[in-house]
Amino acid sequence: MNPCTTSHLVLPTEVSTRHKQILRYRKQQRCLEKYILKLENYPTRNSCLSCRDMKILVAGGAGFLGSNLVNHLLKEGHDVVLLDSFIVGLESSINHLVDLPNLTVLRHDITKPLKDLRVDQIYHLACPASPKHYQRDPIKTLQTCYIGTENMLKCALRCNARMLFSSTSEIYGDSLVSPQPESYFGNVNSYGPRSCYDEGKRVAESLCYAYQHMYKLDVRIARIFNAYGPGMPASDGRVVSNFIAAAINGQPLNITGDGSAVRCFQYVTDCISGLTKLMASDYSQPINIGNDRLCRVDELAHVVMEVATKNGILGLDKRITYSERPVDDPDHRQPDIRLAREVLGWSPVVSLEDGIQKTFEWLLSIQGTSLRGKVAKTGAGLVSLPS
Ligand SMILES: O=C(O)[C@H]1O[C@H](OP(=O)(O)OP(=O)(O)OC[C@H]2O[C@@H](n3ccc(=O)[nH]c3=O)[C@H](O)[C@@H]2O)[C@H](O)[C@@H](O)[C@@H]1O
Repeated sequence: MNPCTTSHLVLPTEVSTRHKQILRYRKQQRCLEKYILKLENYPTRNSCLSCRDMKILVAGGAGFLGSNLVNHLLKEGHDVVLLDSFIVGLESSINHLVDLPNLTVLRHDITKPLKDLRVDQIYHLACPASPKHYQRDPIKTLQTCYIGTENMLKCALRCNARMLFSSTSEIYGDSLVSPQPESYFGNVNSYGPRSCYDEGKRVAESLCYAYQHMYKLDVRIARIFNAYGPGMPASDGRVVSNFIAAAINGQPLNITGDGSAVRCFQYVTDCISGLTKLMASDYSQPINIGNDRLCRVDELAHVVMEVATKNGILGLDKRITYSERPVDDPDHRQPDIRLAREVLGWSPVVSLEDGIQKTFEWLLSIQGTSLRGKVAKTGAGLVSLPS
Protein backbone atom coordinates (compact mmCIF):
# COMPACT_ATOMS: atom_id res chain seq x y z
CA MET A 1 0.00 0.00 0.00
CA ASN A 2 1.26 3.47 -0.78
CA PRO A 3 1.69 5.18 2.63
CA CYS A 4 0.78 8.52 1.09
CA THR A 5 -2.77 7.33 0.56
CA THR A 6 -3.46 6.48 4.21
CA SER A 7 -5.74 8.99 5.83
CA HIS A 8 -3.86 9.46 9.15
CA LEU A 9 -0.71 10.78 7.46
CA VAL A 10 -0.39 14.56 7.44
CA LEU A 11 1.91 15.70 4.69
CA PRO A 12 3.72 19.07 4.74
CA THR A 13 1.60 20.34 1.89
CA GLU A 14 -1.54 19.52 3.85
CA VAL A 15 -0.21 21.41 6.87
CA SER A 16 0.28 24.51 4.80
CA THR A 17 -3.11 24.04 3.16
CA ARG A 18 -4.71 23.77 6.61
CA HIS A 19 -2.88 26.89 7.72
CA LYS A 20 -4.11 28.78 4.69
CA GLN A 21 -7.62 27.54 5.35
CA ILE A 22 -7.49 28.86 8.90
CA LEU A 23 -6.31 32.26 7.68
CA ARG A 24 -9.02 32.40 5.07
CA TYR A 25 -11.60 31.32 7.62
CA ARG A 26 -10.58 34.12 10.00
CA LYS A 27 -10.76 36.63 7.18
CA GLN A 28 -14.19 35.39 6.24
CA GLN A 29 -15.37 35.62 9.85
CA ARG A 30 -14.27 39.26 9.93
CA CYS A 31 -16.23 39.91 6.73
CA LEU A 32 -19.28 38.16 8.13
CA GLU A 33 -19.22 40.06 11.39
CA LYS A 34 -21.22 43.01 10.16
CA TYR A 35 -24.07 40.70 9.24
CA ILE A 36 -24.40 38.99 12.57
CA LEU A 37 -27.91 39.42 13.80
CA LYS A 38 -28.46 41.84 16.62
CA LEU A 39 -32.09 41.51 17.52
CA GLU A 40 -32.32 44.72 19.55
CA ASN A 41 -31.29 46.76 16.51
CA TYR A 42 -33.49 44.95 14.11
CA PRO A 43 -36.11 47.10 12.35
CA THR A 44 -39.66 45.83 12.27
CA ARG A 45 -40.79 44.29 9.04
CA ASN A 46 -43.34 47.00 8.23
CA SER A 47 -40.95 49.82 8.82
CA CYS A 48 -38.37 48.44 6.41
CA LEU A 49 -40.44 47.21 3.50
CA SER A 50 -40.95 50.58 1.92
CA CYS A 51 -37.31 51.66 2.26
CA ARG A 52 -35.11 51.72 -0.80
CA ASP A 53 -32.03 50.83 1.20
CA MET A 54 -32.94 47.45 2.55
CA LYS A 55 -30.45 44.69 3.06
CA ILE A 56 -31.51 41.88 0.78
CA LEU A 57 -30.14 38.37 0.61
CA VAL A 58 -30.21 36.72 -2.80
CA ALA A 59 -29.47 33.00 -2.52
CA GLY A 60 -28.40 31.67 -5.89
CA GLY A 61 -27.28 35.18 -6.77
CA ALA A 62 -24.67 34.07 -9.29
CA GLY A 63 -27.17 32.04 -11.29
CA PHE A 64 -29.00 33.27 -14.35
CA LEU A 65 -32.02 34.80 -12.61
CA GLY A 66 -30.09 35.55 -9.44
CA SER A 67 -27.43 37.66 -11.13
CA ASN A 68 -30.07 39.63 -13.02
CA LEU A 69 -31.98 40.18 -9.80
CA VAL A 70 -28.87 41.30 -7.92
CA ASN A 71 -28.12 43.78 -10.69
CA HIS A 72 -31.63 45.17 -10.45
CA LEU A 73 -31.64 45.44 -6.66
CA LEU A 74 -28.26 47.20 -6.61
CA LYS A 75 -29.56 49.69 -9.18
CA GLU A 76 -32.53 50.28 -6.91
CA GLY A 77 -30.09 51.29 -4.19
CA HIS A 78 -30.35 48.29 -1.89
CA ASP A 79 -27.57 46.58 -0.01
CA VAL A 80 -27.29 43.08 -1.39
CA VAL A 81 -25.78 39.96 0.11
CA LEU A 82 -25.22 37.53 -2.73
CA LEU A 83 -24.91 33.94 -1.65
CA ASP A 84 -24.00 31.14 -4.02
CA SER A 85 -22.23 27.79 -3.97
CA PHE A 86 -20.79 28.59 -7.41
CA ILE A 87 -21.46 25.00 -8.44
CA VAL A 88 -23.72 26.11 -11.31
CA GLY A 89 -23.64 29.87 -10.83
CA LEU A 90 -20.67 31.46 -12.55
CA GLU A 91 -18.20 33.89 -11.06
CA SER A 92 -18.09 35.56 -14.47
CA SER A 93 -21.78 36.46 -14.18
CA ILE A 94 -21.06 38.78 -11.27
CA ASN A 95 -17.58 40.02 -12.16
CA HIS A 96 -18.96 43.37 -13.27
CA LEU A 97 -20.63 43.86 -9.88
CA VAL A 98 -18.03 42.80 -7.34
CA ASP A 99 -16.42 46.21 -6.95
CA LEU A 100 -19.68 47.86 -5.91
CA PRO A 101 -19.62 48.91 -2.26
CA ASN A 102 -23.15 47.77 -1.44
CA LEU A 103 -22.61 44.18 -2.57
CA THR A 104 -21.21 41.37 -0.45
CA VAL A 105 -20.62 37.98 -1.98
CA LEU A 106 -20.57 34.81 0.04
CA ARG A 107 -19.66 31.38 -1.20
CA HIS A 108 -21.95 29.06 0.65
CA ASP A 109 -23.81 25.85 -0.07
CA ILE A 110 -27.29 26.29 1.39
CA THR A 111 -27.49 22.64 2.36
CA LYS A 112 -25.05 23.62 5.13
CA PRO A 113 -26.36 25.65 8.07
CA LEU A 114 -26.33 29.38 7.52
CA LYS A 115 -24.58 31.93 9.65
CA ASP A 116 -26.78 34.54 11.23
CA LEU A 117 -27.13 37.14 8.54
CA ARG A 118 -29.03 40.27 9.26
CA VAL A 119 -31.26 40.96 6.28
CA ASP A 120 -34.68 42.43 5.64
CA GLN A 121 -35.71 40.25 2.72
CA ILE A 122 -34.61 36.96 1.20
CA TYR A 123 -34.97 35.88 -2.41
CA HIS A 124 -34.30 32.15 -2.40
CA LEU A 125 -33.29 31.24 -5.95
CA ALA A 126 -30.64 28.70 -5.09
CA CYS A 127 -31.12 25.51 -7.09
CA PRO A 128 -29.91 24.35 -10.49
CA ALA A 129 -32.82 24.92 -12.91
CA SER A 130 -31.62 23.42 -16.17
CA PRO A 131 -32.51 19.72 -16.56
CA LYS A 132 -28.90 19.09 -17.57
CA HIS A 133 -27.69 20.41 -14.22
CA TYR A 134 -30.34 19.21 -11.81
CA GLN A 135 -30.27 15.66 -13.18
CA ARG A 136 -26.49 15.36 -12.80
CA ASP A 137 -26.77 14.75 -9.04
CA PRO A 138 -30.43 14.18 -8.17
CA ILE A 139 -29.67 13.58 -4.49
CA LYS A 140 -27.94 16.93 -4.20
CA THR A 141 -30.85 18.58 -6.04
CA LEU A 142 -33.31 17.10 -3.55
CA GLN A 143 -31.13 18.15 -0.64
CA THR A 144 -30.87 21.66 -2.02
CA CYS A 145 -34.64 21.82 -2.37
CA TYR A 146 -35.45 20.48 1.08
CA ILE A 147 -32.52 21.05 3.44
CA GLY A 148 -31.42 24.18 1.59
CA THR A 149 -34.89 25.69 1.68
CA GLU A 150 -35.24 24.86 5.36
CA ASN A 151 -31.94 26.63 6.08
CA MET A 152 -33.20 29.69 4.21
CA LEU A 153 -36.50 29.59 6.09
CA LYS A 154 -34.68 29.38 9.41
CA CYS A 155 -32.58 32.35 8.39
CA ALA A 156 -35.74 34.29 7.47
CA LEU A 157 -37.26 33.38 10.81
CA ARG A 158 -34.23 34.59 12.77
CA CYS A 159 -34.27 37.89 10.87
CA ASN A 160 -38.04 38.26 10.79
CA ALA A 161 -37.49 38.70 7.05
CA ARG A 162 -39.92 38.10 4.25
CA MET A 163 -38.80 35.25 2.00
CA LEU A 164 -39.63 34.74 -1.66
CA PHE A 165 -39.13 31.19 -2.86
CA SER A 166 -38.51 30.56 -6.56
CA SER A 167 -40.74 27.67 -7.45
CA THR A 168 -41.29 26.52 -10.99
CA SER A 169 -43.73 25.58 -13.71
CA GLU A 170 -42.26 22.08 -13.31
CA ILE A 171 -44.43 21.51 -10.26
CA TYR A 172 -47.33 21.08 -12.73
CA GLY A 173 -45.42 18.22 -14.42
CA ASP A 174 -46.74 17.01 -17.78
CA SER A 175 -49.84 19.07 -17.39
CA LEU A 176 -53.26 17.72 -18.36
CA VAL A 177 -54.80 21.20 -18.42
CA SER A 178 -53.75 24.24 -20.35
CA PRO A 179 -53.05 26.97 -19.52
CA GLN A 180 -52.05 25.99 -15.99
CA PRO A 181 -53.71 28.02 -13.22
CA GLU A 182 -52.18 28.08 -9.74
CA SER A 183 -55.09 25.92 -8.53
CA TYR A 184 -54.00 23.00 -10.76
CA PHE A 185 -52.40 20.26 -8.65
CA GLY A 186 -50.23 18.91 -11.44
CA ASN A 187 -49.33 15.63 -13.06
CA VAL A 188 -45.86 14.75 -11.85
CA ASN A 189 -43.94 11.49 -12.18
CA SER A 190 -42.58 11.00 -8.68
CA TYR A 191 -39.67 8.76 -9.68
CA GLY A 192 -38.62 9.79 -13.20
CA PRO A 193 -35.41 11.68 -14.05
CA ARG A 194 -37.08 15.08 -13.54
CA SER A 195 -38.63 14.12 -10.22
CA CYS A 196 -35.68 15.32 -8.12
CA TYR A 197 -36.46 18.85 -9.27
CA ASP A 198 -40.24 18.66 -9.66
CA GLU A 199 -40.86 16.90 -6.37
CA GLY A 200 -38.06 18.84 -4.69
CA LYS A 201 -39.75 22.12 -5.58
CA ARG A 202 -43.13 20.77 -4.53
CA VAL A 203 -41.89 19.75 -1.10
CA ALA A 204 -40.08 23.08 -0.78
CA GLU A 205 -43.37 24.92 -1.41
CA SER A 206 -44.96 22.73 1.22
CA LEU A 207 -42.14 23.53 3.66
CA CYS A 208 -42.57 27.27 3.09
CA TYR A 209 -46.24 27.01 3.99
CA ALA A 210 -45.46 24.81 7.00
CA TYR A 211 -43.23 27.63 8.28
CA GLN A 212 -45.93 30.15 7.52
CA HIS A 213 -48.48 28.04 9.37
CA MET A 214 -46.29 27.18 12.38
CA TYR A 215 -44.33 30.40 12.80
CA LYS A 216 -46.33 33.02 10.84
CA LEU A 217 -43.34 33.45 8.57
CA ASP A 218 -43.99 35.85 5.71
CA VAL A 219 -43.50 33.85 2.48
CA ARG A 220 -43.98 34.49 -1.23
CA ILE A 221 -44.01 31.72 -3.85
CA ALA A 222 -43.26 32.50 -7.50
CA ARG A 223 -43.83 29.69 -10.00
CA ILE A 224 -41.47 30.72 -12.75
CA PHE A 225 -42.04 29.63 -16.36
CA ASN A 226 -39.15 29.24 -18.86
CA ALA A 227 -37.16 32.42 -18.38
CA TYR A 228 -34.32 33.30 -20.78
CA GLY A 229 -32.15 36.26 -21.64
CA PRO A 230 -28.75 37.83 -21.05
CA GLY A 231 -26.98 36.12 -18.17
CA MET A 232 -27.94 32.62 -19.30
CA PRO A 233 -24.62 31.12 -20.36
CA ALA A 234 -24.17 29.11 -23.55
CA SER A 235 -23.44 26.11 -21.34
CA ASP A 236 -26.76 26.34 -19.48
CA GLY A 237 -28.34 23.52 -21.47
CA ARG A 238 -31.81 24.98 -21.86
CA VAL A 239 -33.32 25.37 -25.27
CA VAL A 240 -32.99 29.13 -25.86
CA SER A 241 -29.30 29.38 -25.04
CA ASN A 242 -28.60 26.07 -26.84
CA PHE A 243 -30.25 27.30 -30.03
CA ILE A 244 -28.62 30.74 -29.96
CA ALA A 245 -25.16 29.36 -29.14
CA ALA A 246 -25.49 26.85 -31.99
CA ALA A 247 -26.56 29.61 -34.41
CA ILE A 248 -23.64 31.82 -33.40
CA ASN A 249 -21.25 28.92 -33.94
CA GLY A 250 -22.83 28.07 -37.29
CA GLN A 251 -23.96 24.69 -36.01
CA PRO A 252 -27.33 23.03 -36.55
CA LEU A 253 -30.03 23.68 -33.99
CA ASN A 254 -30.85 20.39 -32.29
CA ILE A 255 -34.49 19.72 -31.41
CA THR A 256 -35.00 16.98 -28.84
CA GLY A 257 -38.25 15.37 -29.98
CA ASP A 258 -40.25 16.36 -33.05
CA GLY A 259 -40.49 20.08 -32.26
CA SER A 260 -44.15 19.97 -31.26
CA ALA A 261 -43.55 20.53 -27.52
CA VAL A 262 -45.02 23.84 -26.44
CA ARG A 263 -43.43 26.32 -24.06
CA CYS A 264 -43.96 29.99 -23.20
CA PHE A 265 -40.68 31.85 -22.94
CA GLN A 266 -40.41 34.91 -20.73
CA TYR A 267 -37.69 37.48 -21.04
CA VAL A 268 -35.58 37.91 -17.94
CA THR A 269 -36.46 41.56 -17.19
CA ASP A 270 -40.15 40.66 -17.19
CA CYS A 271 -39.44 37.84 -14.77
CA ILE A 272 -37.41 40.06 -12.45
CA SER A 273 -40.12 42.70 -12.35
CA GLY A 274 -42.65 39.95 -11.54
CA LEU A 275 -40.48 38.72 -8.66
CA THR A 276 -39.93 42.15 -7.15
CA LYS A 277 -43.62 43.03 -7.45
CA LEU A 278 -44.53 39.80 -5.75
CA MET A 279 -42.03 40.47 -2.97
CA ALA A 280 -43.56 43.91 -2.42
CA SER A 281 -47.13 42.62 -2.46
CA ASP A 282 -49.29 41.25 0.33
CA TYR A 283 -50.09 38.11 -1.64
CA SER A 284 -48.76 34.96 -0.02
CA GLN A 285 -50.27 32.18 -2.13
CA PRO A 286 -48.34 30.69 -5.10
CA ILE A 287 -48.42 32.79 -8.23
CA ASN A 288 -47.39 32.07 -11.84
CA ILE A 289 -44.76 34.35 -13.30
CA GLY A 290 -44.50 33.73 -17.02
CA ASN A 291 -45.31 34.93 -20.50
CA ASP A 292 -48.44 33.31 -21.91
CA ARG A 293 -47.49 33.51 -25.58
CA LEU A 294 -47.41 29.96 -26.92
CA CYS A 295 -44.40 28.80 -28.89
CA ARG A 296 -43.63 25.36 -30.26
CA VAL A 297 -39.99 24.35 -30.02
CA ASP A 298 -39.67 24.21 -33.82
CA GLU A 299 -41.16 27.73 -34.01
CA LEU A 300 -38.51 28.91 -31.54
CA ALA A 301 -35.84 27.39 -33.79
CA HIS A 302 -37.14 29.47 -36.68
CA VAL A 303 -37.27 32.66 -34.61
CA VAL A 304 -33.63 32.10 -33.60
CA MET A 305 -32.61 31.41 -37.21
CA GLU A 306 -34.36 34.59 -38.39
CA VAL A 307 -32.65 36.68 -35.72
CA ALA A 308 -29.29 35.10 -36.61
CA THR A 309 -29.84 35.85 -40.28
CA LYS A 310 -30.73 39.48 -39.48
CA ASN A 311 -27.47 39.68 -37.56
CA GLY A 312 -25.45 38.51 -40.54
CA ILE A 313 -25.13 34.82 -39.77
CA LEU A 314 -26.06 33.20 -43.04
CA GLY A 315 -26.66 29.68 -44.27
CA LEU A 316 -28.64 28.44 -41.28
CA ASP A 317 -31.80 27.67 -43.29
CA LYS A 318 -33.11 24.22 -42.55
CA ARG A 319 -30.10 23.45 -40.38
CA ILE A 320 -32.11 21.62 -37.78
CA THR A 321 -31.29 18.19 -36.41
CA TYR A 322 -33.51 15.98 -34.30
CA SER A 323 -32.65 13.71 -31.42
CA GLU A 324 -34.50 11.72 -28.81
CA ARG A 325 -37.02 13.52 -26.61
CA PRO A 326 -36.04 13.56 -22.93
CA VAL A 327 -38.06 11.29 -20.62
CA ASP A 328 -41.08 13.06 -19.10
CA ASP A 329 -40.47 16.22 -21.15
CA PRO A 330 -43.76 18.12 -20.66
CA ASP A 331 -45.84 18.46 -23.83
CA HIS A 332 -47.67 21.67 -23.28
CA ARG A 333 -46.70 24.31 -20.78
CA GLN A 334 -48.47 27.64 -20.61
CA PRO A 335 -48.99 29.82 -17.56
CA ASP A 336 -52.36 31.22 -16.66
CA ILE A 337 -51.27 34.68 -15.55
CA ARG A 338 -54.62 36.23 -14.71
CA LEU A 339 -53.77 36.19 -11.03
CA ALA A 340 -50.44 37.97 -11.52
CA ARG A 341 -52.19 40.60 -13.65
CA GLU A 342 -54.91 41.12 -11.07
CA VAL A 343 -52.96 40.89 -7.82
CA LEU A 344 -49.59 42.31 -8.85
CA GLY A 345 -50.65 44.52 -11.76
CA TRP A 346 -47.89 42.70 -13.64
CA SER A 347 -47.72 41.33 -17.13
CA PRO A 348 -44.81 40.59 -19.45
CA VAL A 349 -43.94 43.28 -21.99
CA VAL A 350 -40.98 41.96 -24.02
CA SER A 351 -41.86 40.10 -27.21
CA LEU A 352 -40.17 36.82 -28.05
CA GLU A 353 -38.50 38.34 -31.13
CA ASP A 354 -37.07 41.30 -29.17
CA GLY A 355 -35.97 39.08 -26.32
CA ILE A 356 -34.21 36.63 -28.63
CA GLN A 357 -32.49 39.55 -30.40
CA LYS A 358 -31.21 40.92 -27.07
CA THR A 359 -30.09 37.49 -25.87
CA PHE A 360 -28.38 36.87 -29.20
CA GLU A 361 -26.47 40.16 -28.93
CA TRP A 362 -25.42 39.35 -25.38
CA LEU A 363 -24.21 35.83 -26.15
CA LEU A 364 -22.37 37.15 -29.20
CA SER A 365 -20.69 39.80 -27.05
CA ILE A 366 -19.38 37.34 -24.47
CA GLN A 367 -18.01 34.83 -26.95
CA GLY A 368 -14.37 34.34 -26.15
CA THR A 369 -14.63 36.06 -22.78
CA SER A 370 -12.78 33.89 -20.31
CA LEU A 371 -13.79 33.52 -16.69
CA ARG A 372 -11.90 35.79 -14.36
CA GLY A 373 -11.45 34.11 -10.98
CA LYS A 374 -12.36 37.05 -8.77
CA VAL A 375 -13.92 35.00 -6.02
CA ALA A 376 -11.51 33.84 -3.34
CA LYS A 377 -12.04 30.62 -1.41
CA THR A 378 -12.13 30.29 2.33
CA GLY A 379 -11.53 27.17 4.35
CA ALA A 380 -15.03 26.97 5.82
CA GLY A 381 -16.58 26.75 2.40
CA LEU A 382 -17.68 30.37 2.58
CA VAL A 383 -16.23 33.14 0.51
CA SER A 384 -16.33 36.85 0.82
CA LEU A 385 -15.33 39.15 -1.94
CA PRO A 386 -13.73 42.41 -0.99
CA SER A 387 -16.27 45.16 -1.46
O1 LIG B 1 -36.58 27.46 -17.85
C1 LIG B 1 -37.45 26.99 -17.16
O2 LIG B 1 -38.30 27.67 -16.66
C2 LIG B 1 -37.53 25.54 -16.91
O3 LIG B 1 -36.61 24.88 -17.75
C3 LIG B 1 -36.63 23.49 -17.69
O4 LIG B 1 -37.79 23.06 -18.28
P1 LIG B 1 -37.91 22.82 -19.85
O5 LIG B 1 -39.18 23.47 -20.25
O6 LIG B 1 -37.76 21.38 -20.14
O7 LIG B 1 -36.72 23.68 -20.51
P2 LIG B 1 -35.72 23.36 -21.70
O8 LIG B 1 -34.67 22.40 -21.29
O9 LIG B 1 -35.30 24.68 -22.19
O10 LIG B 1 -36.60 22.60 -22.81
C4 LIG B 1 -37.69 23.19 -23.47
C5 LIG B 1 -38.09 22.30 -24.65
O11 LIG B 1 -37.07 22.37 -25.65
C6 LIG B 1 -36.56 21.06 -25.93
N1 LIG B 1 -35.10 21.23 -26.19
C7 LIG B 1 -34.26 21.52 -25.17
C8 LIG B 1 -32.92 21.73 -25.42
C9 LIG B 1 -32.46 21.63 -26.75
O12 LIG B 1 -31.24 21.81 -27.04
N2 LIG B 1 -33.33 21.34 -27.73
C10 LIG B 1 -34.64 21.15 -27.49
O13 LIG B 1 -35.41 20.89 -28.44
C11 LIG B 1 -36.92 20.22 -24.73
O14 LIG B 1 -37.04 18.86 -25.07
C12 LIG B 1 -38.22 20.84 -24.31
O15 LIG B 1 -39.27 20.28 -25.05
C13 LIG B 1 -36.46 23.07 -16.24
O16 LIG B 1 -36.81 21.76 -16.05
C14 LIG B 1 -37.23 23.89 -15.29
O17 LIG B 1 -36.73 23.73 -14.05
C15 LIG B 1 -37.16 25.29 -15.50
O18 LIG B 1 -38.03 25.94 -14.61
